[in-house]
Amino acid sequence: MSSIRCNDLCKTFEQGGETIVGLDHVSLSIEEGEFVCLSGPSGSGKTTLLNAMGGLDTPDSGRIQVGDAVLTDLSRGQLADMRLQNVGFVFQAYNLVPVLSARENVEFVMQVQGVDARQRSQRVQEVLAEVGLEGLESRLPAELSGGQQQRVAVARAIASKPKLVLADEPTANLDTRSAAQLMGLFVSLNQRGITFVIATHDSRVMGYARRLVKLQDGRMISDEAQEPTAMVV
Ligand SMILES: Nc1ncnc2c1ncn2[C@@H]1O[C@H](COP(=O)(O)OP(=O)(O)OP(=O)(O)O)[C@@H](O)[C@H]1O
Repeated sequence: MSSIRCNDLCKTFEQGGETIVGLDHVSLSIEEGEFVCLSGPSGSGKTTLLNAMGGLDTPDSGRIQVGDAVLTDLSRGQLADMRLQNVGFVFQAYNLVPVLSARENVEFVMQVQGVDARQRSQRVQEVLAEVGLEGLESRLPAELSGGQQQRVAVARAIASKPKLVLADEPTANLDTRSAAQLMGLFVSLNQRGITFVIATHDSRVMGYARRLVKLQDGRMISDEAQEPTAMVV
């Protein structure tokens, strides 16, 4: 379940008596296994589209289907379940719990997902090793570099083996080396079948994408396949 079908999505926000356009008749299909970047200037609608695809927010009109689930037909509770089981989110700000270790940050989410204790501890170990954090499991977020914290966030996002990862400006707080390492991790996870959709205005990130979708003022202004230009380190 990871193909995404967005049909004619519209979304506006009211702020201070003004109507702001978030999405303006956006239609987009993403197939399972793709590696897509949503790009565009600040305020162009990248986050709004990503949040709609992940069921974090609902459009005013239009239809979104992720796999077999028509998100626009689901209740809030059903959307929360769908997110928890099927979608991994990675955000700019890592969003780790500061008083929990790397291990506990990942385990906490798996507990909410209903994974039993024995499976949890095995999977946590496995997934932290997968993102290159072996030996750092007991560290608190403040004892890790930005790049390492973001990798904990990736471990948390992929712990439940989602088929789809949505990332919003994942490299915004990372130096060039950590950004490249993170993108290398994304590429290797993508090669193992996880679909990636990444909202970014970071050209370092766009170089890894096989498809670049550009937004402006809430509208999709281009959608092009490309050969990745960035090297995986
Ligand atoms: N909750 C909100 N309330 C009011 N306006 C909002 C809200 N969320 C988004 N907007 C507006 O909708 C438009 C699209 O915002 P969005 O965050 O999707 O853009 P973006 O391309 O992700 O920008 P950035 O690169 O700065 O994150 C912007 O004009 C933004 O100010």
